Amino acid sequence: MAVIALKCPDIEVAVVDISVPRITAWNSDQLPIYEPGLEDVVKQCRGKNLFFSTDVEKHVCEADIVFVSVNTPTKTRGLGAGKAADLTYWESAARMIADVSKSDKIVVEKSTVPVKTAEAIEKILTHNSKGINFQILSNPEFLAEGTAIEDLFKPDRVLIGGRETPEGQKAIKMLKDVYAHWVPEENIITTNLWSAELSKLAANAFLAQRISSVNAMSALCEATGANVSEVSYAVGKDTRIGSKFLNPSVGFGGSCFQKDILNLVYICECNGLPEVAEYWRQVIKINDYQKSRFVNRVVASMFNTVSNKKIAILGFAFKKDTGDTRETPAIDVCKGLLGDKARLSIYDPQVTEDQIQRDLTMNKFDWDHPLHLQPMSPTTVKQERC
Ligand SMILES: NC(=O)c1ccc[n+]([C@@H]2O[C@H](COP(=O)([O-])OP(=O)(O)OC[C@H]3O[C@@H](n4cnc5c(N)ncnc54)[C@H](O)[C@@H]3O)[C@@H](O)[C@H]2O)c1
Ligand SMILES: O=c1ccn([C@@H]2O[C@H](COP(=O)(O)OP(=O)(O)O[C@H]3O[C@H](CO)[C@@H](O)[C@H](O)[C@H]3O)[C@@H](O)[C@H]2O)c(=O)[nH]1
Repeated sequence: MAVIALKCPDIEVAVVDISVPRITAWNSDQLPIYEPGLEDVVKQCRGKNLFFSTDVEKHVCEADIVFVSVNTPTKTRGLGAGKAADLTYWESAARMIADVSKSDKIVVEKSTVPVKTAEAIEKILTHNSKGINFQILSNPEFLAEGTAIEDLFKPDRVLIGGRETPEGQKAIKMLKDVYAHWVPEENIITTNLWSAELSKLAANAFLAQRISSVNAMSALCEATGANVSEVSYAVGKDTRIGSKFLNPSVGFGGSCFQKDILNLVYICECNGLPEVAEYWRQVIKINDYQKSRFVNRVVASMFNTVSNKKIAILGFAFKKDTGDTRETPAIDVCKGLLGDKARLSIYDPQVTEDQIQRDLTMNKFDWDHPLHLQPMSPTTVKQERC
């Protein structure tokens, strides 16, 4: 939203959130997340055409376009627990929009949602709509953490899905005009709603699949004496395959890949496609295997026990240039080593000690709960204390 404000000075952007500490931080000198280049963008627009507020209802009521980017974590209980997306936050946002709106609005799905979510949202919005016209668009976000600003400035593509009706097409055009301020027209793709919703899940599944493929290959390399970096380089040189996202690792982490693939698996199951579900589930299984394989190798290399041995862990976030620890493989690795009674010294320039302690005592899937919103980086905390 800050990038929209920067690139479209003629548009007023109000970012609203029910979390008071988050909005307070957005309005302060210490932003609630660390992201290279973000501070610069916010400082250029804040107070001019970019505002942060907890007055959700007022700003939604006044808006012509409402982007909904609420969290859609994996369900922890009930039907589909451990796989399906929890749409509680989305549903409550949609009900609030329906309640407070007094004029026609375009409601944009920015969150990653299951395919066909727009149908349910449409029902909520149009039920008791007081004659108000709501157009739902799907405009999934493809930025990666750590390179968010770069990705938003120069997106490979912007995807907009809408209804194939004259009103739907008009709404698509309005959103397209926003992005056209800085994105070349040929990079703005328009589709129907379901294609846009599904493309986001598909893109994440394809990206994660590449990592699991190279990580699976790394196990075979270790068993045979081949070098996985050399294999990955040689394979990626084939232009049909390409070199990106072929870095072997301890396993992928982050708040998106696992959550979105589990969601895809659940959708396949619900559509009576168990073989397809199993195919994608394997991407997660290899990821879990890679993390435990790594712990086993560390333990095996130290005479089969790390009990009382001091081990330094450098880096705890799920990737560099972020303080985000959601689903970081470091949690599984540390828990595995702690299970064998290792003594760990953990350091990450962007993650606080408190956050690391919390992560190592929390249950899986709890990361996305609003109570455990992303921590401030130690740099931020230090600046705050001064
Ligand atoms: N993090 C990423 O890099 C990324 C990239 C692409 C897509 N996504 C998708 O975007 C969505 C959000 O992800 P996130 O990482 O920003 O999640 P997050 O949990 O960090 O942020 C969600 C915010 O929504 C707020 N919220 C919840 N209900 C609300 C309501 N009714 N009204 C107003 N605010 C409300 C929460 O307080 C929270 O601050 C998810 O669907 C995710 O899959 C995230
Ligand atoms: O070759 C690679 C590339 C990445 N990773 C790991 O994969 C994870 C995810 O990295 P990345 O995809 O760069 O970050 P995310 O912020 O999770 O971004 C992904 O998830 C977002 C949320 O849906 C999407 O918007 C992005 O397009 C998609 O890249 C990290 O643990 C990386 O270390 C590897 O192990 N090997």
